[in-house]
Amino acid sequence: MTKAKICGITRIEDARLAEGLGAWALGFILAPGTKRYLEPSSIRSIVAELGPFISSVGVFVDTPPEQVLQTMQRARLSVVQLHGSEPPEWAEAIRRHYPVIKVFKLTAPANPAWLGYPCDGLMVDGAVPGSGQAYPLEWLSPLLRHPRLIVAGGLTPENLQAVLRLNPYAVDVSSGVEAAPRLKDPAKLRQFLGQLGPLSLPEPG
Ligand SMILES: O=C(O)c1ccccc1N[C@@H]1O[C@H](COP(=O)(O)O)[C@@H](O)[C@H]1O
Repeated sequence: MTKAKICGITRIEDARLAEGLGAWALGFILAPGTKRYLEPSSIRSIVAELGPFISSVGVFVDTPPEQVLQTMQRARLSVVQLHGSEPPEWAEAIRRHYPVIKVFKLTAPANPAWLGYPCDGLMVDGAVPGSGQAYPLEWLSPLLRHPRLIVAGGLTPENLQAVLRLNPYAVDVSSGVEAAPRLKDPAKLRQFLGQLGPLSLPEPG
């Protein structure tokens, strides 16, 4: 069953709602200067309010491994997402401490060589992170055999079903469930997460 990560969380009420609706993971943006950036101390306050079984993901863009590890500790996060052009050696260094999701941005069909990158989860995103930009789903074909493929980029409650037909490990959404940048829309969160998990299964018989 495909899982869901809700990214760009900045408020405790959004985090609680997403967790209550069955999200597998929440993402916190740690790339300074981007519109959903949140200070590690604020992330830590939100994470402290969550249950023990949800993954909390720190999203980094080209941050050197030592700094990633320091920030992860300060923010009390559990998974690292590398969203830039990080070399494989950086991922290997970080993986000694945390599971790593590596993101590749699609401007053309996916490159099968990405399957060899040392990571625990392989994510694909549109060309501009957090912008709601989608791409033709056929571009994912070379990666569909990855056991932990996470599909992001321009997802919304309206187009989610087309992605679920590909049966990825997880989907990841940010702007598609927002009322405005940094603020999640409760109705959109419900529409999105309601399509995943046991509640979305048809009635037996
Ligand atoms: O959301 C951001 O501002 C952001 C900044 C820096 C790196 C990644 C960022 N977001 C990532 O983009 C995906 C897709 O976003 P969307 O659903 O298309 O709006 C999001 O899930 C984050 O992982």
